[in-house]
This record gives sequence, C-alpha cells and structure tokens, in this order.
Amino acid sequence: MGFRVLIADPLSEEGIAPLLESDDIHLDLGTEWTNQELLERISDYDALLVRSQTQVTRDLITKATNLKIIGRAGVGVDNIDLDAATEHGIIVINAPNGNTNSAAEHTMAMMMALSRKIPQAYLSLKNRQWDRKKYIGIELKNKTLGIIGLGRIGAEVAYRARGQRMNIIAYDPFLSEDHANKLGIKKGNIEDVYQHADFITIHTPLLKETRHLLNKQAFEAMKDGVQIINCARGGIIDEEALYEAIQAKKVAGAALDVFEEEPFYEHQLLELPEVIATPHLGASTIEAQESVAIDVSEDVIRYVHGEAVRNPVNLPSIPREALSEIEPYFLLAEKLGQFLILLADEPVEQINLYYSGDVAKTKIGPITRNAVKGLLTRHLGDHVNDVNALYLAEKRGVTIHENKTSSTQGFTNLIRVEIVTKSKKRSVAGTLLNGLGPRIVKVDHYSVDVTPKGHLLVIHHQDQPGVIGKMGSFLATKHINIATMQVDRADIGGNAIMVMTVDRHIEKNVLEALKQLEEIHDAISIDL
Ligand SMILES: NC(=O)c1ccc[n+]([C@@H]2O[C@H](COP(=O)([O-])OP(=O)(O)OC[C@H]3O[C@@H](n4cnc5c(N)ncnc54)[C@H](O)[C@@H]3O)[C@@H](O)[C@H]2O)c1
Ligand SMILES: O=C(O)[C@H](O)COP(=O)(O)O
Repeated sequence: MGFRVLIADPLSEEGIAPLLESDDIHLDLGTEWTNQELLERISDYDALLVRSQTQVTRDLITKATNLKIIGRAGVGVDNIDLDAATEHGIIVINAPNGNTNSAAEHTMAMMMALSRKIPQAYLSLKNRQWDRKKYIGIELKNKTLGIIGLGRIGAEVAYRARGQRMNIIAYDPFLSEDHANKLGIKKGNIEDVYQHADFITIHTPLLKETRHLLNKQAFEAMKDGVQIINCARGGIIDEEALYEAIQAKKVAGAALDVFEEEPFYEHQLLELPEVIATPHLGASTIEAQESVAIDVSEDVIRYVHGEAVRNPVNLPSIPREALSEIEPYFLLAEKLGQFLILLADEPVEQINLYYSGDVAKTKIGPITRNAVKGLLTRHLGDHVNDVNALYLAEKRGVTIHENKTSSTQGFTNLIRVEIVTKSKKRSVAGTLLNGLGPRIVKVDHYSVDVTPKGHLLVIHHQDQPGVIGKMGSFLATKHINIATMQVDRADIGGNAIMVMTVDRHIEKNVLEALKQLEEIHDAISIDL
C-alpha cells in the first residue's frame, strides 16, 4: 500500500502533484469527511495534510496510531495540538514562506478598503443608493501604521506601506534597531504603537502570550479614531472589547480576515457598519496555495525517503549545509546512548553530553536528540524518536546538559555521553573515524576501540594472569565465537575491562554463569 497520506482540507491540485507522482505514496482525499469519520479512519494513515480548517486535536492524534507526520499547508499551526503530536513522536511540518506575499497583499487590500470604505460603498451602490457624502475616507499618505509582529508578513507589509508613503512604527520582541533601520521604519514598544498609530495591523502568531493582546486596556491606550486590521489570527483580538471600542467611537473601523471561531454565519461585529471582513482569505490565491502545497508535499516525500524535512515545527530546523555536517554523528550518538543505558543498573537522573573537537563546532542539539533517543529506546521501545526523545526524558524527570569541551583526547572529534544515577556516573565516548565510521573509544575511563555494531560483551574483571584464557574457554563451551577483543585496565592487578564482539546474541543464563567466574565482577551483553 505504500505510505498512506490523507488530505483533510482542500489543497491545490498542482501543489500536490509531487505526491501524486510518487510511486511509494498512496493519497486519499478526506475533505468531505465529518469529524467522526476522520476520528474513525485516521489510524489508517501515515501522514495527514491540513490547512487551518481541520482541528488536529489530542483526541484525533491519540487515535492516529500510525501517524508519523502532519503537514500544514500554510503558516499557523494553532489548529494542531503540538504537544500531543510531540508526545506521540509525530513530526509537524508547515509551509512558512509560500503565502507571505498573499497575506501581505491582502493586508494592504484590507487597509485600503477600510480607509476608503470601499465594501460599504459597494454594498450601498448594490442597493441602488448613490451616496457620495457618506463614504468619505482618509488617505494613507503621512498616516502612521503600527505593525505588531514584524516577521515575514509584517516586514512585507512594512515594505508595501512605505510605498504608500506611510510612517511605520513596529513592535516585535525580536526586532533589532539595525533591522528596523534597514526597513526604513521606527522600532518601538507596544505602548509607542498604541500611542502613535492611526492604523494598527497585527502579524503575530496566536500564542498564549498573544491571545487577546488587543483587549479593552489596549484599545483605551490607542489614539482616538484608530483603525485596526487583523489578517493574522482571530484570538489575538478580544472581539467583545473591539465591539465596545467601535461603539464608543474609540476605534473608527476594523478590517478582519480572521475570527475567534471559524467558520461562522452570524457575528455581532458584522452588524457594525465600521467593520469590513473577509472569510479567512489571506492565503487564498492561486500562487500561495500552489506554493504551500508544493512545500508540504516535498517535505513529506523527503520524510518518506529518510531525508531531513525543511520546515519542521516541533523539531529545530537544520539548514541543509549544517545537516550534511552533523548527520554522520547521528548514528554514533544513538549507538552511544544504546550502549550506555545497558551499563545503568539504577534509574537515570541526568544525562550529560560533552562535545569536543570538530563536532563541538557544529549544531549539537540534533545530535543530543539522537543520543537521548538511543538511551530511551532500550526501555521505552521504538516509539521514541528524535521528535519526542527530549520530551520523554523530561517527563521522566531526567535533566539533560550539553557541554562543549576542549578535551579531544587526541581525537579530531569526540562525543562523551554520561549518565548520572543515584549512586554513580557511567559514560561512553565515541568518535567518527575518517572513512571508517563510528567507534566507541572509551567506556568510563577505560580506553577501547570498538565498532558499535552487532553483539558486544562487556566484562569488568580483575586484572590477573589467565582471565582472558578462562573467558575464551568459557565462551567456547557455549559455542560463542569471539570476533574482536579489547582489554584495558586501571592499574596492574587492578580493575580491568574487556569489550568483545561475538558472533551471536548471548543469552541471560550464559551471562549469569559468566558472572559466577571468580575474577569477573560484571558481564553485560549489548546488541546494537
Ligand atoms: N489570514 C491568513 O490567511 C494568513 C496567511 C498567512 C499567515 N497568517 C498568520 O499571520 C501571522 C504571521 O505570519 P508570519 O509568516 O509573518 O509569521 P512569522 O513567524 O514570520 O512572524 C511572526 C512575528 O511575530 C512576532 N511576535 C511573536 N509574539 C509577539 C508579541 N507578543 N508581540 C509582537 N510580536 C510578536 C515574532 O517575533 C515574529 O517576528 C501568523 O499568525 C499566521 O498564521 C494568516
Ligand atoms: O496561517 C496561515 O497560513 C493562514 O491562516 C492560511 O490559512 P489557510 O491555509 O486555511 O488559508
């Protein structure tokens, strides 16, 4: 059947062409399905593609037992329960760039329609009224536009509004003076925007912090006769407060593309002649729809082919150049984690990662995720992946610390993973050998040289003559062939370690018998 993809909201046909053309992908359209149908059938799918309409709730995600990826053909992911997706190890991707222009153009269209009362005049004319006095507008030229949220769309709006010869003041916590200067706008705080703007347009995501950002107090702080444009998200404006501010003539008009509840057919704001509105059309252009659908389709294909996706929402996004540099470390980190967890005989409380040499110069976050994934998979199973590894560790009270160190111990790159339990610390270190791949080079403070692959046997023993021979003979009686062997010790006659690669899995009873040998302190079998 291949990789099953469900399209739950209408997407551009041209945009999904890459999916239609893929032999290993099976596409179904669920745009006419009811919520109940979606809940009942979602477990058949590996991928779900949506726009802003379908509510991807925790309930839906819990029922989506085979789902691996959710694609949002657009920017806002407030219709997707990201926490639930992350917990279930489902990667969420979006298409952040494809509709920027369309949303910015729609914002400008709304501001111009608002300032010249075009929708109201059109309605009046449709009703066979020729009323020129009632529809006197104001010019944009020399007016101040306040932009709240100067990201992709906010910046495009600023660029266009400058063309209208507006003065622009913007508030965004990440806006630098330098960037503001480059855009030819003024950087201010939110109070400055309220105090000076004749028009205020919002371009933030809907977050806990931005819900009802424009509320009663905010409207009170604004200039009398201010006009509001919202082409971002409904919940950012407290609609009740806006209604009252318009009735009180504090706000002269509002142009709204988005609403707290969508869709709707009755809305008290629409009863006000000062309000003009569109039904969430900011991204509804042929160009934007084609572009966002292509972006998510191509990312789904990348995912199916095991490549890194370009626009992950619940994973840090890695630029392509950086990815090629760090991807080889993923396997090493995962193997170190898988190896190390078997040395732990108590619950892990802390994971410390030490990066040195070349690897310390890279983006280490994704490497850490792979190490933690390796540590957790052993006990939590295959549902642990790089999307939920950190979340699952955190949920179990395990803290993770990343460190960059200068101690390369002679290797060009070195990753050391350490676990801290109630009574001890254990660690393994590994390197990527040029052309030879991953190697484990340290187990605690012992030096070894082991390829982390196949069946390994780790023995802690007393360093004394005859132990190695005894071990060899013991394994021979169990028909276990030794492929490679590494030995290191703390001091002559002191504690020592043996790491062997053997040709088959070692059963529990064989390990127990091994541990009974006099000089053996511990024996651990590791299948990688
Ligand atoms: N109407 C539509 O059809 C339509 C189309 C596209 C995007 N959108 C919406 O537009 C919004 C912006 O999209 P974008 O692509 O520009 O996103 P973006 O991430 O590029 O920009 C958002 C900006 O908001 C800023 N921000 C966050 N919290 C803030 C706060 N409390 N105060 C001020 N600024 C804050 C961020 O720093 C960021 O710069 C999103 O909500 C998106 O869903 C709507
Ligand atoms: O966040 C977005 O990208 C816009 O709101 C577009 O939403 P839509 O895909 O439902 O048009």
